[in-house]
Parts: sequence; structure tokens; C-alpha cells
Amino acid sequence: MQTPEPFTHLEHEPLLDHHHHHPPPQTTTKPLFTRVVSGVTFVLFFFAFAIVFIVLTQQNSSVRIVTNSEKSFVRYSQADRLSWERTAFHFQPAKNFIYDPNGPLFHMGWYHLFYQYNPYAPVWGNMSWGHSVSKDMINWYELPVAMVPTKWYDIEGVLSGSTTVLPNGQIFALYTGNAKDFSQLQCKAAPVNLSDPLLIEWVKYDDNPILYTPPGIGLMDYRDPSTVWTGPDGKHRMIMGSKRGNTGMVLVYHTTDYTNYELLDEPLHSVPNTDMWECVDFYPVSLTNDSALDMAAYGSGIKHVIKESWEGHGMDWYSIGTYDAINDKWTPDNPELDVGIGLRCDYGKFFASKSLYDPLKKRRITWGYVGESDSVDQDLSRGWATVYNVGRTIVLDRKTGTHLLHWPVEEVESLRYNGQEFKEIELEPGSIIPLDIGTATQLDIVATFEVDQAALNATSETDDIYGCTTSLGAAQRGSLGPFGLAVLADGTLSELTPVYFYIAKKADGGVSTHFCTDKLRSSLDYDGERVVYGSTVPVLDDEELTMRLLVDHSIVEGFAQGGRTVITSRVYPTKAIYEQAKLFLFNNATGTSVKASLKIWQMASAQIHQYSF
Ligand SMILES: OC[C@H]1O[C@@](CO)(OC[C@@]2(O[C@H]3O[C@H](CO)[C@@H](O)[C@H](O)[C@H]3O)O[C@H](CO)[C@@H](O)[C@@H]2O)[C@@H](O)[C@@H]1O
Repeated sequence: MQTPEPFTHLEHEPLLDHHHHHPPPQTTTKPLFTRVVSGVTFVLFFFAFAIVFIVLTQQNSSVRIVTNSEKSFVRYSQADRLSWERTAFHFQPAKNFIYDPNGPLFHMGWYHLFYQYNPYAPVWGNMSWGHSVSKDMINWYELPVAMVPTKWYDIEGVLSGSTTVLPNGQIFALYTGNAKDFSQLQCKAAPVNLSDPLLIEWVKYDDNPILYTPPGIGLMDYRDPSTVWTGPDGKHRMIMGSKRGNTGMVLVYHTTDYTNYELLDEPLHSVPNTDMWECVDFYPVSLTNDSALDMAAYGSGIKHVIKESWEGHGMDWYSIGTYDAINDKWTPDNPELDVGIGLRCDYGKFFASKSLYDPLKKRRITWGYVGESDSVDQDLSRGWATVYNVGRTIVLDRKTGTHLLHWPVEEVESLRYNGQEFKEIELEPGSIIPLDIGTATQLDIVATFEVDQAALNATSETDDIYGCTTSLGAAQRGSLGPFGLAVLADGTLSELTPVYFYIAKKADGGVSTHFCTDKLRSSLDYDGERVVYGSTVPVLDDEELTMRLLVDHSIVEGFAQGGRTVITSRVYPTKAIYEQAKLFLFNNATGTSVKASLKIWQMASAQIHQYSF
């Protein structure tokens, strides 16, 4: 580890108060001579400045130095800003638009990722199955598009679906075809050559579609077929998301040949007022260890998770419960945490996730798409839109029993370099401290925070209704929070994205801990989401407060308490980019000091290229 430079407090900079304004400069009346000299000086200075400006901009069209009386800063062109926004270690193809992850699978040493892809433009449309492969889920090769709309039953889009790898090595895909009238029909396809490790060529089944919408279900409320698995009774099953009225649900099918599917009378599960369940995912988790389970696992020591993506809301919800395979029914452990009303996979931008059981490392990994929140014009100018999270392992949080833990795959740590350690930094109430780490645009940060226990016990302030999303963000000060890190901040804090904890003492004497990301001042330019994201995070008695942040240009992934609560955000700074992006520690609480310890690594760029044949 390198020894960092000592910290310096920023003097007279605004804290995290977005109502802060610098006082206007004072004016005085000057003698005539002084005014003339000042005027001439001003004109000369102006011309000198203009010449320097022109020379600089001719030499380097991207960066222009602007000076004001106090300090110099860099103003970036629109083109530079847009090119900075491209991520360095998050999956995204070279260009155009990606959407739901589809049918991840492992075959002959390669992780395959398929995804909703528009090959022609950085907006939704022409939905096809894009295809990339990786050995480590960090470095990717982009392959030719696997399936495009060609048939009457999918001419408006080869929509989302899954792949199944059978025990005999056969592989097939199930997907939703978007027909000319936009009705959603279920289809089958298979790789042409199983001995090709890259599974380049796919062929659609001759007898498609294999399933039409059942009676009582809307023609456009029936999509995204799952991986097929075999239950303890030897029957093969497939599920799909749907809705009746406003009740979201999972339909269950049985099959004997993987081509003909029989719908069961009752859904696996349904919840009123949760609307259409898109991209449903269903998988077992172990109650005894962190080793993931294949879909077929069943019996004691196992729970089953249902995940659904709420149409039109951009939110993925999960619930933990018990699966009765004999009756094809699932029951939530806690009805208050049922599907779509309890817990979310991620409280920021993360949608349509799909998981893979990795037979190599015995783990379950999930990806969702992390959409843009700036304007479509920006997407068009950039030539790409949407990125994926770094693949996340999913395990049951056996300490709480109520939550899942979502955590970046260990392979991402291979990109770490130049680690620095900061130990027990004292943060007084109202302090903000820059961390001298050099460039701060590609980072992996692990931070722990220790709150002054005496202050916590002593505070009489209670707040039973605090919520990240309804708060004023990091500017809202309470006795015991907020404190955390401000990422992608410029030196003057005119742009910053604080990720923080906020502890609220409750009237009954307990506390609730909130984990939030404040996007209110992330960008001085357009961002369709000037919001505060977040939720509560359980903190057990023997636990410290910990967060991990992955900062990668326009995406920030935040994981609290080992991944119990996760927040992913897209941010589009205009000033806090390239070498002007800085990292700050802050404590904006009024009634407690906080001790912070951190490990911070720079992150190398992943290799994401077209595969050359
Ligand atoms: O790409 C289709 C898959 O995406 C999912 C979930 O993300 O469904 C999204 C959905 O809406 C898209 O299409 C709309 C145009 O019809 C567009 O307005 C919207 O912005 C898009 O997100 O796609 C289907 C088909 O169009 C529609 O029913 C959904 O709302 C997934 O369920 C699809 O398989």
C-alpha cells in the first residue's frame, strides 16, 4: 500500500448545502485615474487572454483553461463529456442500444451473455439477441448478433428469454416473439453447432411459435420465458411473467420434450396491485452455506427466490420463500415482503435482471441493465446507451435471513492497482475532506464508518419518517447523519454525488440506518433524475457500517453491509470528469463525529472488443 499524503481541509468551500451561495463581491467607488488604468489593463488583459484562448483551443480542441480571480478550472466540450461517459470496466457493446440481459449460459469454458440489442441505433427498436462471451465476466468479446427479427412471429422483435443447458449437453433458447400486431408469442431456437465453444450461429425452430397467449391474458402481457428445470418428481418446468387485471403473476408450464408446454391451472404465485411481472427469475438459495445451487436443488436447507421486473417502473423486486414443487406453489416467508411490495434488488437504476448458475465456481450471478437518465439526444450523440452492472453474486444473507446479498464477482478485483489505505480518519460534524488519490474516475472503494457511540446514545433527536427518497439528500442534516463519500465531485463541490449512511433514532429507542445516493447535484447539465435513491439497510449489533463503491465514469454502484442494500446510479458530470474528478469524505451530521477507514484502488480498464475470426 502507498502512504497517502496528509489530508487537507478545504477552506471556505461550501459543505453539502445546496442552498449555499457565495456572497456577491463588494463594490467601492475608485478615483478616475485608477478607473482608466484599470480599464486599459482590462482591455489588454482581455486581448492577451483571447490570444491564449485561441492558441490553446487550436492546439487542443478538447480542453480550455478558464481562469477566474481565485482559481483555475477546466471546461470540457460536449464531445469530451460524452466520450468520458463511456464506462471502462462495465459491460457495454461498442455502439448502439442494449436492454434486458437474456439467456446467460456457460459452455466449453466461456460465459455467454445474450442481450436485447438494437444493432442500428442507440434507442429501443429492432430488438435482437446481441451476443458476447467472456472467460471471466469482466473482459468480453463481442460476437455477431445471434438472432434478429426475421419471421412473422418475431418481426417486431426477438424479445427477452432464457437458455437451457440440458444434462446431455443440448442447448436451446426460449424467447418471446413480438409479432406484427405486437402480440407476444413464445418461440424456440438452438445453436447450430454445439462443438463451437462460441455458439456463433443460432437457428429458429421450424414450428414456431410454440406457445400462444392463454385465454384471459392480454396479448401483450405474456412474455420472457425462463430456463427450464427439472423438479424432484422428474417433471420439467418453465415459468413466464404475466398479469390478470392489476395482479402480477408467474405462470407455470410442464413439458416432456422441451417443445410442447402445458400451462398449469394455477400460477406459481401472484400478488395484487403489482402489475405486469416482466423477466421473472426463480432460483434456490442455500440456508447453510454460500455455495449456489443448480435450479434442480430441492428439499430442506433451501429457500427459493422469485424476482420480477415491474413493467414501466424500472424496478426489480425479490422475495424469499418456500417452493412446493409437488403443487407448483411458492409462499413468501414474510407476506409483508412479498414479491413487488417488499425488497428490491437495487434501489437505483437496475432492471430486467437475469441470473446464471455458474457450474464452474458454484455461484449464482446476476446482471441487469442500467439505463441512461440523461436525454435521448445525448444517447444519439454518444452513439450508445445503457450499460450492465458488474456481474453480482447472489447469496442468502444468513445473518438476517430476510435479505439477499448482491456482491460484485471476485474477478473484478483483478483490475485493482495502486491500492491506498486510509486509517481512522476523524470526521467532525460538518466536515468534508478531499482524499488525495489522483484520478478518481475508475475506483473500487471499501469504507467502514464508526459512529461515536456516546453521541448515538445521548441524542434526543428522533425521526421515524426519514427516507432517502423523500429527503433533501446529503444537505439534510440530522444528529447522526449523513456521512459517507462524495464521488465524482469537482474541486469546488459544484458537482458531486454523495453516497452515504443516515442513522435515524426512532421514538421507541431503536435506530434505522439508511443507505442513500444523492443525485440532486451530480450534474450541472441535463439529468432526468434529480433524485435521492436509497432505502434502509439492516445493521446487526456486532456490525460496523460498511460500504463498497465501484466508480466507473458515468456509473456508480454502491453496496452497503456486504450487499444487503444496493444502489446503482448513472451520473453525468460536466466539470467533475477526467483529472478534475475528485473524491471526498464527509460527515454532515450535527451531533456525532465519525471515524472512517478506507481502502481505495484505481481500476484498470477491461478489454471489451469485437471478436476477430
Ligand atoms: O425489449 C423487450 C423486452 O423488454 C421488456 C422489459 O424490459 O419489456 C419492455 C417492453 O417495452 C419496450 O417496448 C415499448 C414499445 O412497445 C417501449 O415503449 C418501451 O419503452 C420499451 O421498454 O417491451 C415490450 C414489447 O414492446 C413491452 O410489452 C414492454 O413494456 C421485456 O419484458 C421484453 O421482453
